[in-house]
Amino acid sequence: MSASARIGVTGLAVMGRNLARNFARSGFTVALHNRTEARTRELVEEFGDEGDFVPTSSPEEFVAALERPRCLVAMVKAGGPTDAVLDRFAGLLEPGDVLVDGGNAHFEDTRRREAALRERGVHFVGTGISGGEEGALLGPSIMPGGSAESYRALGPMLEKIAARAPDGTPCTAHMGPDGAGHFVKMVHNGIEYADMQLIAEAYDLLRKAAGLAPAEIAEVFRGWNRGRLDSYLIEITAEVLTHTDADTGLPFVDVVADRAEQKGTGRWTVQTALDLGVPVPGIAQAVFARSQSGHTRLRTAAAALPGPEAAPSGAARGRMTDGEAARFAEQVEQSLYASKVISYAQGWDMVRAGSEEYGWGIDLASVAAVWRAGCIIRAAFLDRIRAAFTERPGLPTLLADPAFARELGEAQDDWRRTVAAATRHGVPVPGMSGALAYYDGLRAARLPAALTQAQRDYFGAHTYRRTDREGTFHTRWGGDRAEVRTD
Ligand SMILES: NC(=O)C1=CN([C@@H]2O[C@H](COP(=O)(O)OP(=O)(O)OC[C@H]3O[C@@H](n4cnc5c(N)ncnc54)[C@H](OP(=O)(O)O)[C@@H]3O)[C@@H](O)[C@H]2O)C=CC1
Ligand SMILES: O=C(CO)[C@H](O)[C@H](O)COP(=O)(O)O
Repeated sequence: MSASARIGVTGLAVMGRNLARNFARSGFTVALHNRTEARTRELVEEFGDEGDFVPTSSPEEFVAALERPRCLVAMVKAGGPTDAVLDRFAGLLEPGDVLVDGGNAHFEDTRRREAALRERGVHFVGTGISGGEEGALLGPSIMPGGSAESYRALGPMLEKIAARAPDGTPCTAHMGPDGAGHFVKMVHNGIEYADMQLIAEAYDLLRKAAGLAPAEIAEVFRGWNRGRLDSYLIEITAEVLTHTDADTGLPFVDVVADRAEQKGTGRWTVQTALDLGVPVPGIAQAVFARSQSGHTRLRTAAAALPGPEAAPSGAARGRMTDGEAARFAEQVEQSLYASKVISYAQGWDMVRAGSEEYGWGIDLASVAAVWRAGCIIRAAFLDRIRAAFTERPGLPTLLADPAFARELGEAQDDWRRTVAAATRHGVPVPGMSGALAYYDGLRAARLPAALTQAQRDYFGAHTYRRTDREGTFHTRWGGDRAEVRTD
């Protein structure tokens, strides 16, 4: 077979198939490969007229179909399957070739794979790709890592197939070396979890505390989507809430089992945050909320516990009047927006910490820029985050940006009222209340951490620092209670 394809895609399931079509529609000749050949045939039969495809039936044939330097993208199941596929293809590549893993790999795996392939002169590019099935076809947000040299070969193609931000800029950029791309994608997914949890809490409040029906809540979300909460996740929430189950005639949301699943990227974000020492409670609350929802044993055992005024669990308490509901919805909007800003701030702290730890040099403004379109968390306010980090690259936290700080200050009264109302009604809002606690914890002049330190010194002689002078100290708690200096 003569080498005629500019790019190749192996792994032609939901994502790979549409990514291959996107490359072809953008004018690139695309070599195709999939472990199960039927998928390759189906793609060509259904969409062969969309562009130039070179179907192949073995890894050798696939690699032979690629122009040099070869650029191939693997879009296969993360974990073991990715290792198997990369091992298989790496043996067929030559120095200068570019092997892209577009799946949701753990960034530590990507670092390991990149180092191994670098030894052989092959560029390994761990790339985050977000946008789901539709985004892969119409323009995803793409977060490549790997060497700068690999981006020179790959970047122009990625820029062609990526989503476009409202200002026309392609939603892709080189994030940094080795695992930077997959790290950024992991944090994207962590923020996605937090966003979804907050939206779910807003829905739950409007349903159970205000007594609104799903279709009415959809209208509230549509209104929010015309304002500062304008985002893909708010938009699809309204769509989901207006959908009726064909079998039962019930709101679709009422027939879906209330156990949220997860493939693992949110959990990775939290595990990594713990290792890096970055507080990301918004993401952690979202991961735990999913896990709690699926804990049938615990939920069954606790189902009979009394709620406020012994209301039946989950029952709405009657509908608010239209005026009350409208005012309550405004409060919830403030709370949702403020909590969202908090979880995005935590996401950026995480990117900064990862970048510093691994020496990636990730441009924080660029992360916001590539998330403005194509990805699941795309939202109007990402352009403001981009602007904030462009103006002040060293911004210590998004909360220090004057515009966001002002909005949080303006939101806080309604935010507190919302969390109080949730508590009164027995509606769990771990995301919103956790975000408020984070806000109060950061702005507090004094934290009870002082007491924690004293306790640690009491039971374990772990020492403490003082507010009034340098050094580390221990109090002889079991003896004369005199203070001694320990450094
Ligand atoms: N679905 C989504 O919305 C998103 C997915 N991703 C990531 O993109 C990647 C692809 O996702 P998706 O398209 O959903 O597909 P899946 O994660 O379901 O993976 C299916 C693909 O992997 C191949 N595969 C599985 N095991 C092996 C193996 N041992 N050897 C060779 N090939 C194997 C399958 O081949 P075969 O047909 O032979 O079974 C098929 O092509 C994943 O890493 C996922 O995390 C990223 C963003 C969004
Ligand atoms: O990567 C994605 C989007 O960017 C996927 O949608 C994400 O993996 C979904 O994760 P989970 O199944 O854990 O909810």
